[in-house]
Amino acid sequence: MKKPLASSFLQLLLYMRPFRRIYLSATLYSFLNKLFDLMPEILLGIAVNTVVAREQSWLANLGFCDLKIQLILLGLMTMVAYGLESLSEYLFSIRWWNLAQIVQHNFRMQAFEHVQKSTITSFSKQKTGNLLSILNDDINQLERFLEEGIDKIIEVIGTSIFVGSIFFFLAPQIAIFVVIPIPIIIYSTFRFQKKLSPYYLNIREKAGLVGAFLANSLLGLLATKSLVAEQLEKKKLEKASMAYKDASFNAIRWGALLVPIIRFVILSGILVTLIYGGKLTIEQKLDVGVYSILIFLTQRLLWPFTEIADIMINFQRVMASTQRLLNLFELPTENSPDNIVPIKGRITFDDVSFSYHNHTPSLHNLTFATEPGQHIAFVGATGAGKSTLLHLLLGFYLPTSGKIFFDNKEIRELSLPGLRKQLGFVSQEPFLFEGTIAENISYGYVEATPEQIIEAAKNAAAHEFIMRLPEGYDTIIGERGQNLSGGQKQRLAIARAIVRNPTILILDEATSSVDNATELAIQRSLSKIGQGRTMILIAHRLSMVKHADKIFVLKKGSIAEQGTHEELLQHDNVYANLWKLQMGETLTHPELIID
Ligand SMILES: Nc1ncnc2c1ncn2[C@@H]1O[C@H](COP(=O)(O)OP(=O)(O)OP(=O)(O)O)[C@@H](O)[C@H]1O
Repeated sequence: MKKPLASSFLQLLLYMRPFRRIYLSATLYSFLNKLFDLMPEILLGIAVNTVVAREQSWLANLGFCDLKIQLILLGLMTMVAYGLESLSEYLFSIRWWNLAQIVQHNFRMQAFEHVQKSTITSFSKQKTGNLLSILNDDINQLERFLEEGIDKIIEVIGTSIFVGSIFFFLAPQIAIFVVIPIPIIIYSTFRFQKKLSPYYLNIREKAGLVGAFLANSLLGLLATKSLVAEQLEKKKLEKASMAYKDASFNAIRWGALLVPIIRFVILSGILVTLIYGGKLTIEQKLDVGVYSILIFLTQRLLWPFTEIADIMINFQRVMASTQRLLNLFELPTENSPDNIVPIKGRITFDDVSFSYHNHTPSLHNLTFATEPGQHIAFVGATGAGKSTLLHLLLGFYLPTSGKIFFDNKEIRELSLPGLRKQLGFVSQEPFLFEGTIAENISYGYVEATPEQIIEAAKNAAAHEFIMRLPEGYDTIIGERGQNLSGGQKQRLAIARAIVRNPTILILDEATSSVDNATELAIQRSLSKIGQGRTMILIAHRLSMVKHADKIFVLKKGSIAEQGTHEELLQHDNVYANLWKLQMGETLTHPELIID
């Protein structure tokens, strides 16, 4: 969503409101610095006036008639001016730097927190690399702008005001001509920038796409190598990178045109001061000291405007970054009321249907209920909707229609983090974090004691393999657990889910990567851990679910049949045929399980 420049800037100011004392005092010191910065030029003019006019000089008129005293006074004033300029420079610099650090830190934290709280629906529409680029590059742009860019803007504004006032005070007849270029420069710069604005947004978007591609491609490096697709990936990066290069080039081509134009406009102001001011001085209508001040100050007044194009380009870039950041804050977040209600484990699906992003529905009119402590299982072909059902249960997505209840509370009324704290979930592809085995097991449940961690690992049939690792529970498992096998990762994920003693344990194909013996061990532990606890199981291997109190067979998003293992076998329907398939028996109705 595109916002005008001023609105992004205003919103940025609003976000920085808690730090307004810092940015207001930094602005004040920046302005003072620009004022003190002009003093040497004015003192030079006074020096010229002193040596030319001597006893009739301005200083003599102020009562300092002795020439030596006049020179000493000039020296002292110069020292004071430099001292004040240096002091104000120090004061504004530390304030802007301080603000830049605070803002980049706060923005990053707030943006990250917002992304964490955003709904999975809105999050899944974002590309991870693009989010990374916003959280890193765009925030860094803002940091650099506050460190350096903003002072340059103040320099242009401050110098224009101060020098303009001095000009009008000393020589209004020349001031008019020198000031005329300023609105022309500002107007043409703004016109230019308006034109350039979409180009800069385009650059940031293209940079985001490069980031998104890199993140995705590096994550899939193993797949790329195994499929010998390095050249394909290289070509894709080349395309994204070229698009970024072209976007930058387009902006630079137009942006670079502005500086030469501005220089010509500035030249006219300098020429007027030089020639017209010189004529007035020769005709003795202008003091030679004033003429000197004007010559020096014309440069000081107009020269910063050659940088205005760069400043505006930088400003434009930073506002594009700010806009991307602010757009991130508009991602809808999960509704999270504060009421953390303890649940007993009763789950009710009341006529629930769901479709992802308005696609064809993945679940149709599901109605079922479990009692606390019951173990229920969902089986069905790939794509039948089993994982989707769990995603709804975890509140990752809300039903398109119908209602889900935990005990008697509808999921929309519950605090989702509060609910999830009571659920132990093991996903199909468990994600492990950089750190030790123990840290991974207690992840999100820091209060876990070492004994609880070991107990959970034992119940997940993970203790033996952990003890065989060089550092045991302190072994670092590498990024995303890359030092572990698939089955080891699954067992750690099960330990992580059970260590927190969840009211409801949800296992989505949690043993798909372990061998039969380990599965048996896990199954035995689960029947022990599962006592008095609601358990939801999803498994393709029916041996994992046959002890469940109730098995639901999903077919194309609907419940095709339900019952216990024994009941379902008697029906000779989908389940019975799946069972026969897995037992190596002859299928009576293959058409039921093969689409
Ligand atoms: N994020 C998503 N966006 C759009 N469609 C999705 C998404 N996730 C799943 N689907 C679709 O929803 C349907 C059900 O998928 P789901 O992952 O729930 O099946 P499943 O029964 O768990 O399959 P499997 O046994 O292979 O894990 C499928 O048609 C799938 O293409």
